Amino acid sequence: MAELDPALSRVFSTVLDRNPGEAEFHQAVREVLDTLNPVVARHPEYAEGSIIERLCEPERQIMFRVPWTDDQGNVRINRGFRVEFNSALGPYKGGLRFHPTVNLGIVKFLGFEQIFKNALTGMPIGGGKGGSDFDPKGRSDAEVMRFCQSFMTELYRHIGEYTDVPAGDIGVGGREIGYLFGQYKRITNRYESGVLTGKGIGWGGSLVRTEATGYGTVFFTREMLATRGLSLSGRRVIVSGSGNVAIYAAEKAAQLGAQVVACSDSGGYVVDEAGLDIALLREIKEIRRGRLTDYAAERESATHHAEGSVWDVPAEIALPCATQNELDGSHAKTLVANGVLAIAEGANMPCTPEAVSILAENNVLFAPGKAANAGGVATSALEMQQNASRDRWHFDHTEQRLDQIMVDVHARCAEAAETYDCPGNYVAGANITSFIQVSDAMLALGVI
Ligand SMILES: NC(=O)C1=CN([C@@H]2O[C@H](COP(=O)(O)OP(=O)(O)OC[C@H]3O[C@@H](n4cnc5c(N)ncnc54)[C@H](O)[C@@H]3O)[C@@H](O)[C@H]2O)C=CC1
Ligand SMILES: O=C(O)CCC(=O)C(=O)O
Repeated sequence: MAELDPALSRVFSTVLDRNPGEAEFHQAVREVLDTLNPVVARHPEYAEGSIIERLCEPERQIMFRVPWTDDQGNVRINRGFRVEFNSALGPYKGGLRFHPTVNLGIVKFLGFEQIFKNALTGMPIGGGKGGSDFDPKGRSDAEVMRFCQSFMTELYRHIGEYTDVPAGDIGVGGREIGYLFGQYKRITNRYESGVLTGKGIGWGGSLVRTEATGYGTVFFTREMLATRGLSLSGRRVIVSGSGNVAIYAAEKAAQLGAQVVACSDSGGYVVDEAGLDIALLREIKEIRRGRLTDYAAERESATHHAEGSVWDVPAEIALPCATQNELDGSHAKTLVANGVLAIAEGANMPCTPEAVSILAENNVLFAPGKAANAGGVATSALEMQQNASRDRWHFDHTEQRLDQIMVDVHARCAEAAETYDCPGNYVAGANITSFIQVSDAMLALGVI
């Protein structure tokens, strides 16, 4: 870790004091502050306006009870969250996560990251995140619907097209967004399409939103490789996770000529030397809601591994697309020993700080999540544009917009890294350029 400038150090101490026990939030804040020494040296106005301290304190944190009834008639209670972190650039925007590990600290880390990610997209969106410790895994559709209806019965009063626009994340896909949108419409008696993104194509959704986060991660990887005269073609790629982000990262990498040979879920990983069969993976994960053991059982070229880690599989490109802190220092050492060239975070903060340092020491191209996975939220903003103009764009047009956005995100990160004397450091570049953009807006809007 870098030695922090005294102004940044004071802010970090305050964050630790005010938010005890929120390890992931501390980690996310520290990772940003670690890159800001040269910025506060050049821009004393940010410290003078207490911008950094304000940025670390959410504008609003909402926590609520979510009661619902399971299929056996038992009343269950979960906890719901929405952290509206920063609205200097636009309405709060960010997904909802339904997973048993969700707590306030997790939602704050995700909401904090979202501020900078959303700024990087160049779209007018602020940062927020929400979710619940509800676990949709193993629940019937009827149970998921009742949970979503109860969740929205509280959340609806806090959101709106101009206020706060949630979307999906882990455990929240098209099915959940449908139930949430239905309940919002019912309670408010408004067909307010722009209140949620990730909607179905037939009722206000955007083509490419489903694919966007994974595709965008691969577009960013393509741009990073190009800075060293390399391409994805013929490269061995491994992906962690097998959910929304992982599936479409694998699909786009394969479309660009890579051989995607492994992916994982919470029960282990599969290796498929013939290249992952994306159609089969989608069918098992998206339709049957099955496991990777099913994939291995149905695909002759695949083997399932319940022990070890997907990061043990030799590859030139690794795309962590599951969850936070899933790739640690020892995994990074293994990847380096196996000759990895580039790592792009499809997930939010999947690499530990130690892993990031090891990759930097070994000159591995590294794209932080707030840059690499920004294509998802950017395409959500494209969905909002289509909703606002009552329009519907073709797949190719929307994908081209996404591709250009990712080219621009990459260029902005690379340029800021150059300007602040750390060429090729995408972590610093992403933090610096987005921090400056948000801070300038906050200064312009006054002390609010
Ligand atoms: N869906 C989106 O548009 C975006 C998602 N992300 C991030 O991408 C990551 C994946 O999200 P999605 O693919 O949307 O979720 P998903 O629910 O579709 O898939 C999550 C995948 O991660 C695995 N996973 C989750 N928790 C795990 C754990 N504790 N240990 C091992 N594996 C675990 C699951 O088995 C599953 O394969 C998350 O970090 C999310 O915040 C980032 C930007 C946008
Ligand atoms: O599409 C969105 O609004 C949010 C996506 C998201 O949650 C993320 O970028 O982590």
